[in-house]
Amino acid sequence: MVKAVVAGAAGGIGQPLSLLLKLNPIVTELSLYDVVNAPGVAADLSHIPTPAQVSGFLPNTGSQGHKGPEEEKRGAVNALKGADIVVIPAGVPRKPGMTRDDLFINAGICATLAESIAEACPKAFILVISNPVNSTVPVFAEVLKKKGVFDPKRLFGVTTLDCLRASTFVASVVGEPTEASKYVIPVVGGHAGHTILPLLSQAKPSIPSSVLKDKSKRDALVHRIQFGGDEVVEAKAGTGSATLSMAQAGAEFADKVMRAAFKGETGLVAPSYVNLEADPSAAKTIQQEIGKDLAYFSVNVELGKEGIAKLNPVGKIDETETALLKKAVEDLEPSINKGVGFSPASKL
Ligand SMILES: NC(=O)c1ccc[n+]([C@@H]2O[C@H](COP(=O)([O-])OP(=O)(O)OC[C@H]3O[C@@H](n4cnc5c(N)ncnc54)[C@H](O)[C@@H]3O)[C@@H](O)[C@H]2O)c1
Ligand SMILES: O=C(O)C[C@H](O)C(=O)O
Repeated sequence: MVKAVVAGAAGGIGQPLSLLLKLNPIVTELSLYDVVNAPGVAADLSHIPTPAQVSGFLPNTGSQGHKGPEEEKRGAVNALKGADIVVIPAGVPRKPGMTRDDLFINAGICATLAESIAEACPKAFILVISNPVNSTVPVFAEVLKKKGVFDPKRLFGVTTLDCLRASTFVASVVGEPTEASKYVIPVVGGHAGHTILPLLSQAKPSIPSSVLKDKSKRDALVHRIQFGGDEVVEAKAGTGSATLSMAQAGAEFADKVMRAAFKGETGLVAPSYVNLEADPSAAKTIQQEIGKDLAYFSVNVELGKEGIAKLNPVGKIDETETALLKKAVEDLEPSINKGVGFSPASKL
């Protein structure tokens, strides 16, 4: 039995992500939480004949049909109770002209959700989508630490959308747009602008040297992967950011985490933005590679029964990537510090 929770389930990402999790046969219980409309989304999804039993929760109510004084106050905790995996797309998205850092207003939402998780499901795998991921993941970690339940092996910043974009854009540049899914490109660093570092030299299958050695083609490709989010923000013209591609990315990553943890599948590897303490010996190697003792970085993660089984080093990178890595580390450090230093208004 696997209980999955989506926090922010009524939103642009939350709804299609909840649909994709409802379609995932590993999930037997799907609990949807949002400050608006979660019971409506739950009622809708509940008519699909797949194993997951769906319920929806608001902050001031329990599950639909089970309202009571205690549940009035404890919607989030009720939604989260006993969860095995919590996927979090709660919070405000960007509008044109904003950076992800401008979304630091989401830190408070994240801290409150982290408190509820600490109480309701401290062992759950936590997949953070809410931006700015470079800071919100440290916010989650700090709250969980204060509550004495932090396990770095179970906390993931979801960076899968950067990998999906890398596959799609690389396939397009090499003239194989219909073959996008065959390109696997590790994307390391973080999830914002220059912190997004696609390792094109490690692509599988490899990218032809006619692209890799052509500076303008390569720079344009890297730029498109780093700033792909802006394309969607601008195209949506003030109505939000990537939702459907993000839902697919979140569902893909959640599926891998669940297959490794609950189905015992081995060999599942995916990049994710994590606290490097998840694998202390690998942390030292990674910090040496990146030239800085950052506590958080996105690397290829080997998934297992307990979440993170192993962190893979960045590995061999070329000269272009070495320069990009320097910039990524420079930009990442203040975002991490901002998340670590965040003080929630509420008393923890
Ligand atoms: N990690 C990534 O790659 C990635 C990709 C796309 C978007 N995002 C981020 O995901 C977040 C959500 O984006 P969206 O387009 O779905 O936004 P949205 O506004 O459509 O949906 C957000 C949902 O969160 C809910 N919410 C607000 N406060 C909440 C709380 N305290 N508890 C529970 N739910 C709450 C809202 O009611 C809303 O339904 C944004 O921060 C966005 O920047 C991240
Ligand atoms: O660009 C955004 O603000 C949303 C998300 O982080 C993305 O990469 O699409």
